[in-house]
Amino acid sequence: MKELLQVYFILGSNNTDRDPLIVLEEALQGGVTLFQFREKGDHALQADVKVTLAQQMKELCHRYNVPFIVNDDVSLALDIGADGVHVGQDDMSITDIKKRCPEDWIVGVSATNQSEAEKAVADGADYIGVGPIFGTNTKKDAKRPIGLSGVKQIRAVAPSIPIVAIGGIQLTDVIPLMKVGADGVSIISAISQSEKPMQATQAFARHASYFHQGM
Ligand SMILES: Cc1ncc(COP(=O)(O)OP(=O)(O)O)c(N)n1
Ligand SMILES: Cc1nc(C(=O)O)sc1CCOP(=O)(O)O
Ligand SMILES: [Mg+2]
Repeated sequence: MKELLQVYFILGSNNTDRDPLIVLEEALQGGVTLFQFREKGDHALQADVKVTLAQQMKELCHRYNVPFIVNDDVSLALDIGADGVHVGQDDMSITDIKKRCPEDWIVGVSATNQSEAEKAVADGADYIGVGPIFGTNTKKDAKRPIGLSGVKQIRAVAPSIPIVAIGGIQLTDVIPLMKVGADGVSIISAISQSEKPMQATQAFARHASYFHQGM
């Protein structure tokens, strides 16, 4: 699981001015290791159009052997045969998800502090998304940034669970984040708004794998 978190790309239709399928394919060509479909915010696609985009993105990910995760919407994930879901503190509980989902599903949960991380471990989450690390314009209801020290504190109480850091992450943050205990980084705008998503992803992948290989 830790290797899969190295470059965890998240995308919805309103994270880019371009065709999201083209942006996703360029990112996959650059070395995304895990992908999350997150269709929310102003003008988010609804109903059949959302389902169609999710299906197309899943097929694209699978062509590149990258697992496809759905944000929040457990029913959609089950309907289209996704590889897992990511839920936050206000979404469906891990216990309820585990009653409905295939055994091999990847189930991730958000954690902003030590007690949320400890609960995620106790509930059997496969990984935690820790953040926001820095300020972000991408999520309107993001909490207060926790910085590198927040990751360090969470790692201290959850020594083994795979951790992916999220929120305002840029290329130069990758190695410092991994030094304090993250196994990878989750990124929206630094890839989706890049003029060259493939090259941006390649750079993230190089930094993350450099650290995994022991510098
Ligand atoms: C990898 C990862 N980590 C955290 C989040 C945030 O989830 P949540 O708190 O439920 O907020 P929304 O994304 O649903 O707005 C995430 N999506 N992915
Ligand atoms: C989806 C999401 N979740 C966050 C959290 O803190 O849980 S921050 C965030 C947005 C990440 O986008 P960007 O890489 O553009 O900052
Ligand atoms: Mg959520």
